[in-house]
Amino acid sequence: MDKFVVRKRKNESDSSQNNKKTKSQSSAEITEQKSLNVIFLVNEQLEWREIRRENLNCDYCVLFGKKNADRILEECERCLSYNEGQLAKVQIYGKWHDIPRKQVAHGDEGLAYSFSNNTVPARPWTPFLSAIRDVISQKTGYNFNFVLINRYKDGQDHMGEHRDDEKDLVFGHPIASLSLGQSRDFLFKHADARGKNATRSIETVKILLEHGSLLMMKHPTNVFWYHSLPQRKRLMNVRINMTFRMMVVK
Ligand SMILES: O=C(O)CCC(=O)C(=O)O
Ligand SMILES: [Fe+2]
Repeated sequence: MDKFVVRKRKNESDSSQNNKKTKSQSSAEITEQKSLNVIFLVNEQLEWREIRRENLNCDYCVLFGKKNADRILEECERCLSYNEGQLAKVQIYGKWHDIPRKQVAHGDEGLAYSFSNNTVPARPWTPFLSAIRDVISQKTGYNFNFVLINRYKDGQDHMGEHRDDEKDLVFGHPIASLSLGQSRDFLFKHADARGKNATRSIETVKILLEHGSLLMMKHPTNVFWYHSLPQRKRLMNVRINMTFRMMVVK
């Protein structure tokens, strides 16, 4: 089941390039998920970087050091499966397209996720996913009842500009975004500064999402800013992203 043991252990180093501050952790927590023999070593003193702009409110840290992030990524590749067929399509201007990545959702019973005229039902939590969710809840103080998982096989796979502002999301609740594998740029564009009809000039915010990192997207970011994961054609490695969310229970 979801039982885990938390012990103190010597810290491991991590490979953050994004954080300007140096790491000074002396210890870390181990969360041992016994049934799957997966061990999560979480950096104990997380170095949160605050990313603030007009109505943009995000916090970033490296949650899992490299060894543990590698292990979690391996476990994802071993045990996750993704939606296929109609559940892997989006409708754009009336035409159905395959999404340019793989996707699956897990969550509490009865929850589903709607986007671009598609509704993706949540599969049940697995012990592995609920252990990750619980570590993130412990570290952030927020609960989540749903996770959307996106797998980008390489730099060709991407996600277009959007806001996570669906009605099924509990308004104001943060979204916790865990990244594993290939580091990728993540862009925020202010709604008033997008495309031809831009009414203001506001600089795009670019964040490198590293292996093992956690980005907390907090209110009101998703009201005012669009985000995307653009193509980076020269990147060859897999990236998996999990966005932990709180959905409205009907
Ligand atoms: O892969 C990412 O970092 C983006 C994920 C995202 O924006 C989403 O799932 O809504
Ligand atoms: Fe999103």
